[in-house]
Amino acid sequence: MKCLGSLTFKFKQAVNPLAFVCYRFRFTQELHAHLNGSLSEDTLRDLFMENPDLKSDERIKSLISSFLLKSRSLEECFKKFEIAHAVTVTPAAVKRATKDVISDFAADGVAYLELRTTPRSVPGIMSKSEYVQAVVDTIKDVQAFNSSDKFIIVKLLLSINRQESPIEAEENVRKAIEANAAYPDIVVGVDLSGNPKYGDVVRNILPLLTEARKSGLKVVLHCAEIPNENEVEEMLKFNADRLGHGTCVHPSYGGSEKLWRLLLDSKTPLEVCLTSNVKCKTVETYENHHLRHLLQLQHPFAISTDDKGVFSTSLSKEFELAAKTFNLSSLELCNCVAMAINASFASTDEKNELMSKLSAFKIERGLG
Ligand SMILES: CNc1ncnc2c1ncn2[C@@H]1O[C@H](COP(=O)(O)O)[C@@H](O)[C@H]1O
Ligand SMILES: [Zn+2]
Repeated sequence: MKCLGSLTFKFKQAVNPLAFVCYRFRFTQELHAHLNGSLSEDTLRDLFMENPDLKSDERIKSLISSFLLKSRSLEECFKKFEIAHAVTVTPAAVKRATKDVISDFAADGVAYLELRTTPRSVPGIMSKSEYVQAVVDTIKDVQAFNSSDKFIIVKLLLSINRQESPIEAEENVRKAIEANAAYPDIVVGVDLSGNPKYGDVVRNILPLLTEARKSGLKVVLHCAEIPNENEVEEMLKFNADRLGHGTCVHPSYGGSEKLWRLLLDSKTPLEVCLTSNVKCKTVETYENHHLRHLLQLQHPFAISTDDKGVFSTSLSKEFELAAKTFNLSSLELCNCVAMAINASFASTDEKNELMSKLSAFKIERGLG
Protein backbone atom coordinates (compact mmCIF):
# COMPACT_ATOMS: atom_id res chain seq x y z
CA MET A 1 0.00 0.00 0.00
CA LYS A 2 1.22 3.49 -0.85
CA CYS A 3 -0.05 6.78 0.42
CA LEU A 4 -0.88 9.74 -1.80
CA GLY A 5 -1.51 12.51 0.68
CA SER A 6 -4.77 11.65 2.32
CA LEU A 7 -5.37 8.87 -0.21
CA THR A 8 -4.36 5.30 0.30
CA PHE A 9 -4.23 3.03 -2.67
CA LYS A 10 -2.74 -0.20 -3.91
CA PHE A 11 -0.50 -0.08 -6.95
CA LYS A 12 -2.17 -2.35 -9.44
CA GLN A 13 -0.45 -5.10 -11.32
CA ALA A 14 0.96 -3.53 -14.47
CA VAL A 15 -1.03 -4.54 -17.54
CA ASN A 16 1.54 -3.53 -20.15
CA PRO A 17 4.96 -1.86 -20.30
CA LEU A 18 3.41 1.55 -20.83
CA ALA A 19 1.08 1.15 -17.85
CA PHE A 20 3.99 0.10 -15.69
CA VAL A 21 5.91 3.24 -16.47
CA CYS A 22 2.73 5.31 -16.31
CA TYR A 23 2.17 4.72 -12.65
CA ARG A 24 5.81 5.21 -11.78
CA PHE A 25 6.01 8.49 -13.69
CA ARG A 26 2.39 9.38 -13.35
CA PHE A 27 1.98 11.61 -16.40
CA THR A 28 -1.27 10.62 -18.18
CA GLN A 29 -4.38 12.82 -18.49
CA GLU A 30 -7.97 11.69 -18.00
CA LEU A 31 -10.35 14.23 -19.50
CA HIS A 32 -13.67 12.36 -19.65
CA ALA A 33 -14.70 10.57 -16.45
CA HIS A 34 -18.18 10.67 -14.89
CA LEU A 35 -17.92 10.42 -11.12
CA ASN A 36 -20.75 7.94 -10.52
CA GLY A 37 -19.91 5.86 -13.59
CA SER A 38 -16.32 5.56 -12.34
CA LEU A 39 -17.09 3.89 -8.99
CA SER A 40 -15.29 0.59 -8.63
CA GLU A 41 -17.13 -2.54 -7.54
CA ASP A 42 -15.34 -2.32 -4.16
CA THR A 43 -16.49 1.25 -3.58
CA LEU A 44 -20.05 0.39 -4.57
CA ARG A 45 -20.18 -2.55 -2.20
CA ASP A 46 -18.63 -0.57 0.68
CA LEU A 47 -21.08 2.29 0.24
CA PHE A 48 -23.92 -0.18 0.06
CA MET A 49 -22.82 -1.99 3.24
CA GLU A 50 -22.36 1.30 5.12
CA ASN A 51 -25.94 2.44 4.50
CA PRO A 52 -28.42 0.56 6.75
CA ASP A 53 -31.41 1.68 4.64
CA LEU A 54 -29.92 0.10 1.53
CA LYS A 55 -28.80 -3.15 3.12
CA SER A 56 -32.41 -4.20 3.56
CA ASP A 57 -33.44 -3.08 0.06
CA GLU A 58 -33.66 -6.25 -2.06
CA ARG A 59 -34.06 -4.33 -5.31
CA ILE A 60 -30.80 -2.41 -4.80
CA LYS A 61 -29.07 -5.61 -3.68
CA SER A 62 -29.90 -7.39 -6.91
CA LEU A 63 -29.11 -4.29 -8.96
CA ILE A 64 -25.64 -4.13 -7.39
CA SER A 65 -24.87 -7.70 -8.29
CA SER A 66 -25.82 -6.91 -11.90
CA PHE A 67 -23.64 -3.78 -12.02
CA LEU A 68 -20.69 -5.42 -13.66
CA LEU A 69 -22.62 -7.71 -15.98
CA LYS A 70 -21.81 -7.26 -19.64
CA SER A 71 -23.83 -4.45 -21.21
CA ARG A 72 -25.65 -5.01 -24.44
CA SER A 73 -26.84 -1.52 -25.27
CA LEU A 74 -26.60 2.15 -24.42
CA GLU A 75 -29.95 1.79 -22.66
CA GLU A 76 -28.57 -0.87 -20.28
CA CYS A 77 -25.60 1.32 -19.44
CA PHE A 78 -27.96 4.05 -18.34
CA LYS A 79 -29.73 1.64 -15.99
CA LYS A 80 -26.40 1.01 -14.28
CA PHE A 81 -26.04 4.66 -13.30
CA GLU A 82 -29.17 4.26 -11.17
CA ILE A 83 -27.25 1.78 -9.03
CA ALA A 84 -24.36 4.15 -8.41
CA HIS A 85 -26.83 6.94 -7.68
CA ALA A 86 -28.61 4.75 -5.11
CA VAL A 87 -25.47 4.47 -2.98
CA THR A 88 -24.31 8.10 -3.22
CA VAL A 89 -27.19 9.71 -1.40
CA THR A 90 -25.45 11.58 1.44
CA PRO A 91 -22.59 14.13 1.42
CA ALA A 92 -20.43 11.57 3.28
CA ALA A 93 -21.04 8.93 0.60
CA VAL A 94 -20.33 11.45 -2.16
CA LYS A 95 -17.04 12.37 -0.45
CA ARG A 96 -16.04 8.74 -0.11
CA ALA A 97 -16.95 8.05 -3.76
CA THR A 98 -14.94 11.05 -4.96
CA LYS A 99 -11.91 10.12 -2.89
CA ASP A 100 -11.95 6.51 -4.10
CA VAL A 101 -12.30 7.48 -7.74
CA ILE A 102 -9.39 9.96 -7.54
CA SER A 103 -7.34 7.32 -5.76
CA ASP A 104 -8.09 4.73 -8.49
CA PHE A 105 -6.99 7.10 -11.23
CA ALA A 106 -3.84 8.09 -9.33
CA ALA A 107 -2.94 4.43 -8.85
CA ASP A 108 -3.29 3.94 -12.59
CA GLY A 109 -0.74 6.66 -13.36
CA VAL A 110 -3.02 9.64 -13.96
CA ALA A 111 -1.39 13.01 -13.21
CA TYR A 112 -4.27 15.17 -14.32
CA LEU A 113 -7.93 14.28 -13.89
CA GLU A 114 -11.01 16.14 -15.02
CA LEU A 115 -13.97 14.64 -13.20
CA ARG A 116 -17.51 15.52 -14.19
CA THR A 117 -20.69 14.99 -12.24
CA THR A 118 -24.35 15.98 -12.27
CA PRO A 119 -25.41 17.97 -9.18
CA ARG A 120 -28.05 15.84 -7.47
CA SER A 121 -30.40 16.46 -4.56
CA VAL A 122 -31.94 13.82 -2.31
CA PRO A 123 -35.09 15.15 -0.60
CA GLY A 124 -34.55 15.76 3.09
CA ILE A 125 -30.95 14.52 2.98
CA MET A 126 -28.80 16.45 0.52
CA SER A 127 -29.23 19.57 -1.61
CA LYS A 128 -27.50 20.09 -4.96
CA SER A 129 -25.24 22.67 -3.31
CA GLU A 130 -24.24 20.16 -0.63
CA TYR A 131 -23.55 17.56 -3.32
CA VAL A 132 -21.24 19.94 -5.21
CA GLN A 133 -19.58 21.06 -1.97
CA ALA A 134 -18.85 17.44 -0.99
CA VAL A 135 -17.06 16.83 -4.31
CA VAL A 136 -15.15 20.13 -4.20
CA ASP A 137 -14.09 19.63 -0.55
CA THR A 138 -12.71 16.18 -1.38
CA ILE A 139 -10.74 17.53 -4.35
CA LYS A 140 -9.36 20.32 -2.12
CA ASP A 141 -8.34 17.76 0.54
CA VAL A 142 -6.55 15.56 -1.97
CA GLN A 143 -4.70 18.47 -3.57
CA ALA A 144 -3.60 19.82 -0.19
CA PHE A 145 -1.39 16.74 0.09
CA ASN A 146 0.23 17.01 -3.35
CA SER A 147 4.00 16.88 -3.32
CA SER A 148 6.56 16.93 -6.10
CA ASP A 149 6.74 13.15 -6.45
CA LYS A 150 3.19 12.20 -5.49
CA PHE A 151 0.64 14.44 -7.01
CA ILE A 152 -2.56 14.55 -8.98
CA ILE A 153 -4.24 17.67 -10.31
CA VAL A 154 -8.03 17.37 -10.22
CA LYS A 155 -10.57 19.66 -11.87
CA LEU A 156 -14.34 19.47 -11.84
CA LEU A 157 -16.96 19.98 -14.55
CA LEU A 158 -20.62 20.10 -13.56
CA SER A 159 -22.93 18.15 -15.86
CA ILE A 160 -26.35 18.89 -17.22
CA ASN A 161 -28.41 15.77 -17.85
CA ARG A 162 -30.30 16.30 -21.11
CA GLN A 163 -33.04 13.99 -19.84
CA GLU A 164 -33.89 16.33 -16.97
CA SER A 165 -36.17 19.35 -17.28
CA PRO A 166 -34.97 22.74 -18.59
CA ILE A 167 -35.49 24.04 -15.03
CA GLU A 168 -33.01 21.48 -13.66
CA ALA A 169 -30.60 22.34 -16.47
CA GLU A 170 -30.81 26.02 -15.61
CA GLU A 171 -30.26 25.24 -11.94
CA ASN A 172 -27.14 23.19 -12.73
CA VAL A 173 -25.68 25.91 -14.93
CA ARG A 174 -26.28 28.39 -12.11
CA LYS A 175 -24.55 26.05 -9.65
CA ALA A 176 -21.60 25.78 -12.03
CA ILE A 177 -21.30 29.56 -12.37
CA GLU A 178 -21.45 29.97 -8.56
CA ALA A 179 -18.97 27.17 -7.92
CA ASN A 180 -16.56 28.56 -10.52
CA ALA A 181 -16.71 31.97 -8.81
CA ALA A 182 -15.96 30.36 -5.43
CA TYR A 183 -13.37 27.80 -6.63
CA PRO A 184 -11.97 29.02 -9.95
CA ASP A 185 -8.98 26.65 -9.79
CA ILE A 186 -11.20 23.60 -9.34
CA VAL A 187 -14.59 24.09 -11.00
CA VAL A 188 -13.64 24.91 -14.57
CA GLY A 189 -16.48 23.88 -16.84
CA VAL A 190 -19.85 22.43 -17.71
CA ASP A 191 -20.67 19.21 -19.53
CA LEU A 192 -23.78 18.18 -21.41
CA SER A 193 -24.47 14.47 -20.98
CA GLY A 194 -27.31 12.00 -20.39
CA ASN A 195 -29.21 9.60 -22.62
CA PRO A 196 -28.88 11.00 -26.17
CA LYS A 197 -32.41 9.84 -27.07
CA TYR A 198 -33.98 12.47 -24.86
CA GLY A 199 -34.21 16.24 -24.54
CA ASP A 200 -34.39 19.20 -26.90
CA VAL A 201 -30.79 20.30 -26.54
CA VAL A 202 -30.81 22.89 -29.29
CA ARG A 203 -33.80 24.75 -27.93
CA ASN A 204 -33.44 24.29 -24.18
CA ILE A 205 -29.80 23.72 -23.35
CA LEU A 206 -27.43 25.36 -25.84
CA PRO A 207 -28.68 28.87 -24.87
CA LEU A 208 -27.90 28.09 -21.21
CA LEU A 209 -24.44 26.90 -22.17
CA THR A 210 -23.83 30.18 -23.98
CA GLU A 211 -24.46 31.90 -20.63
CA ALA A 212 -22.03 29.53 -18.92
CA ARG A 213 -19.38 30.29 -21.52
CA LYS A 214 -19.89 34.05 -21.12
CA SER A 215 -19.17 33.69 -17.41
CA GLY A 216 -15.81 32.06 -18.18
CA LEU A 217 -16.64 28.37 -17.93
CA LYS A 218 -15.35 25.86 -20.48
CA VAL A 219 -18.06 23.88 -22.25
CA VAL A 220 -17.93 20.22 -23.30
CA LEU A 221 -20.74 18.40 -25.08
CA HIS A 222 -21.51 14.70 -25.46
CA CYS A 223 -22.01 14.78 -29.20
CA ALA A 224 -23.32 12.31 -31.79
CA GLU A 225 -23.48 9.15 -29.68
CA ILE A 226 -26.40 8.28 -31.92
CA PRO A 227 -27.27 9.75 -35.35
CA ASN A 228 -29.03 13.13 -35.14
CA GLU A 229 -28.08 15.35 -38.07
CA ASN A 230 -29.71 18.58 -36.92
CA GLU A 231 -28.60 18.42 -33.29
CA VAL A 232 -25.04 17.41 -34.20
CA GLU A 233 -24.79 20.27 -36.72
CA GLU A 234 -25.88 22.80 -34.09
CA MET A 235 -23.46 21.30 -31.56
CA LEU A 236 -20.58 21.53 -34.02
CA LYS A 237 -21.46 25.14 -34.83
CA PHE A 238 -21.62 25.94 -31.12
CA ASN A 239 -17.81 25.64 -31.00
CA ALA A 240 -17.53 23.80 -27.69
CA ASP A 241 -14.11 23.51 -26.07
CA ARG A 242 -14.19 19.73 -26.50
CA LEU A 243 -16.68 17.12 -27.69
CA GLY A 244 -17.39 13.74 -26.08
CA HIS A 245 -17.39 10.71 -28.42
CA GLY A 246 -18.33 12.29 -31.79
CA THR A 247 -19.31 8.82 -32.95
CA CYS A 248 -21.97 9.52 -35.60
CA VAL A 249 -20.30 12.44 -37.33
CA HIS A 250 -18.38 10.60 -40.05
CA PRO A 251 -20.57 9.60 -43.06
CA SER A 252 -19.74 5.89 -42.57
CA TYR A 253 -21.12 5.95 -39.01
CA GLY A 254 -24.49 7.62 -39.45
CA GLY A 255 -23.18 11.16 -39.92
CA SER A 256 -22.59 13.01 -43.18
CA GLU A 257 -19.86 14.66 -45.26
CA LYS A 258 -21.17 18.04 -44.10
CA LEU A 259 -20.90 17.16 -40.38
CA TRP A 260 -17.49 15.55 -40.78
CA ARG A 261 -16.16 18.64 -42.59
CA LEU A 262 -17.57 20.90 -39.83
CA LEU A 263 -15.78 18.81 -37.20
CA LEU A 264 -12.46 18.76 -39.03
CA ASP A 265 -12.56 22.49 -39.76
CA SER A 266 -13.44 23.29 -36.13
CA LYS A 267 -10.35 21.41 -34.87
CA THR A 268 -12.32 20.76 -31.67
CA PRO A 269 -10.64 17.93 -29.72
CA LEU A 270 -12.71 14.76 -29.30
CA GLU A 271 -12.74 12.73 -26.09
CA VAL A 272 -12.36 9.18 -27.32
CA CYS A 273 -13.70 6.33 -25.15
CA LEU A 274 -13.03 3.05 -26.96
CA THR A 275 -14.35 0.51 -24.45
CA SER A 276 -17.42 2.58 -23.61
CA ASN A 277 -18.40 2.92 -27.28
CA VAL A 278 -17.94 -0.76 -28.09
CA LYS A 279 -19.68 -2.00 -24.90
CA CYS A 280 -22.61 0.35 -25.49
CA LYS A 281 -22.69 -0.89 -29.07
CA THR A 282 -22.59 2.60 -30.58
CA VAL A 283 -19.42 1.39 -32.37
CA GLU A 284 -19.31 -2.16 -33.75
CA THR A 285 -15.66 -3.08 -33.29
CA TYR A 286 -12.44 -1.52 -32.03
CA GLU A 287 -10.92 -1.74 -35.51
CA ASN A 288 -13.82 0.27 -36.93
CA HIS A 289 -13.73 2.95 -34.26
CA HIS A 290 -13.68 6.49 -35.66
CA LEU A 291 -10.35 6.99 -33.88
CA ARG A 292 -8.76 5.51 -37.01
CA HIS A 293 -9.95 8.52 -39.04
CA LEU A 294 -8.80 10.96 -36.36
CA LEU A 295 -5.34 9.37 -36.39
CA GLN A 296 -5.14 9.45 -40.18
CA LEU A 297 -6.20 13.09 -40.40
CA GLN A 298 -4.34 14.20 -37.27
CA HIS A 299 -7.49 15.59 -35.69
CA PRO A 300 -6.90 16.25 -31.96
CA PHE A 301 -8.31 13.77 -29.43
CA ALA A 302 -7.87 12.62 -25.83
CA ILE A 303 -8.04 8.93 -24.92
CA SER A 304 -10.44 8.63 -21.96
CA THR A 305 -12.45 6.10 -19.93
CA ASP A 306 -15.98 7.62 -19.68
CA ASP A 307 -17.25 5.29 -16.89
CA LYS A 308 -14.44 3.01 -15.74
CA GLY A 309 -16.68 1.24 -13.18
CA VAL A 310 -19.53 0.51 -15.58
CA PHE A 311 -17.19 -0.63 -18.36
CA SER A 312 -14.52 -2.33 -16.20
CA THR A 313 -11.69 -0.32 -17.69
CA SER A 314 -8.88 2.06 -16.72
CA LEU A 315 -6.98 4.75 -18.58
CA SER A 316 -3.93 2.51 -18.99
CA LYS A 317 -6.18 -0.21 -20.46
CA GLU A 318 -7.58 2.34 -22.93
CA PHE A 319 -4.03 3.29 -23.98
CA GLU A 320 -3.16 -0.36 -24.38
CA LEU A 321 -6.27 -0.95 -26.47
CA ALA A 322 -5.51 2.03 -28.72
CA ALA A 323 -1.90 0.88 -29.12
CA LYS A 324 -2.89 -2.70 -30.02
CA THR A 325 -5.80 -1.80 -32.29
CA PHE A 326 -4.07 0.93 -34.26
CA ASN A 327 -0.49 -0.30 -33.96
CA LEU A 328 0.73 2.82 -32.13
CA SER A 329 4.35 3.10 -31.01
CA SER A 330 5.40 4.37 -27.58
CA LEU A 331 6.28 7.70 -29.17
CA GLU A 332 2.83 7.93 -30.77
CA LEU A 333 1.24 7.19 -27.39
CA CYS A 334 3.30 10.01 -25.91
CA ASN A 335 1.96 12.27 -28.65
CA CYS A 336 -1.55 11.26 -27.54
CA VAL A 337 -0.67 12.31 -23.99
CA ALA A 338 0.66 15.66 -25.28
CA MET A 339 -2.56 16.21 -27.24
CA ALA A 340 -4.59 15.59 -24.09
CA ILE A 341 -2.47 18.08 -22.12
CA ASN A 342 -3.14 20.70 -24.81
CA ALA A 343 -6.87 19.91 -24.82
CA SER A 344 -7.16 20.01 -21.03
CA PHE A 345 -8.50 22.86 -18.92
CA ALA A 346 -5.34 23.06 -16.83
CA SER A 347 -3.70 26.45 -16.30
CA THR A 348 -0.61 27.35 -18.34
CA ASP A 349 1.67 26.59 -15.36
CA GLU A 350 -0.03 23.23 -14.83
CA LYS A 351 0.29 22.38 -18.53
CA ASN A 352 4.00 23.20 -18.41
CA GLU A 353 4.42 20.97 -15.37
CA LEU A 354 2.56 18.11 -17.07
CA MET A 355 4.61 18.52 -20.25
CA SER A 356 7.82 18.29 -18.23
CA LYS A 357 6.62 15.03 -16.66
CA LEU A 358 5.95 13.69 -20.13
CA SER A 359 9.43 14.80 -21.26
CA ALA A 360 11.01 13.01 -18.27
CA PHE A 361 9.21 9.83 -19.30
CA LYS A 362 10.33 10.19 -22.93
CA ILE A 363 13.95 10.75 -21.93
CA GLU A 364 13.95 7.72 -19.64
CA ARG A 365 12.50 5.57 -22.46
CA GLY A 366 14.91 7.01 -25.07
CA LEU A 367 12.02 8.51 -27.04
CA GLY A 368 13.35 11.98 -27.63
C1 LIG B 1 -22.09 5.92 -21.91
N1 LIG B 1 -22.05 7.26 -22.39
C2 LIG B 1 -22.65 8.32 -21.77
N2 LIG B 1 -23.38 9.17 -22.53
C3 LIG B 1 -24.06 10.18 -21.96
N3 LIG B 1 -24.06 10.45 -20.64
C4 LIG B 1 -23.35 9.64 -19.84
C5 LIG B 1 -22.59 8.56 -20.36
N4 LIG B 1 -21.97 7.98 -19.33
C6 LIG B 1 -22.33 8.66 -18.20
N5 LIG B 1 -23.19 9.64 -18.51
C7 LIG B 1 -23.86 10.61 -17.59
O1 LIG B 1 -23.18 10.57 -16.34
C8 LIG B 1 -24.09 10.23 -15.27
C9 LIG B 1 -23.39 9.41 -14.20
O2 LIG B 1 -22.41 10.20 -13.53
P1 LIG B 1 -22.75 11.40 -12.52
O3 LIG B 1 -23.95 11.00 -11.71
O4 LIG B 1 -23.01 12.62 -13.35
O5 LIG B 1 -21.51 11.51 -11.69
C10 LIG B 1 -25.19 9.45 -15.98
O6 LIG B 1 -26.40 9.48 -15.25
C11 LIG B 1 -25.30 10.18 -17.33
O7 LIG B 1 -26.11 11.33 -17.21
ZN1 LIG C 1 -19.48 10.38 -21.08
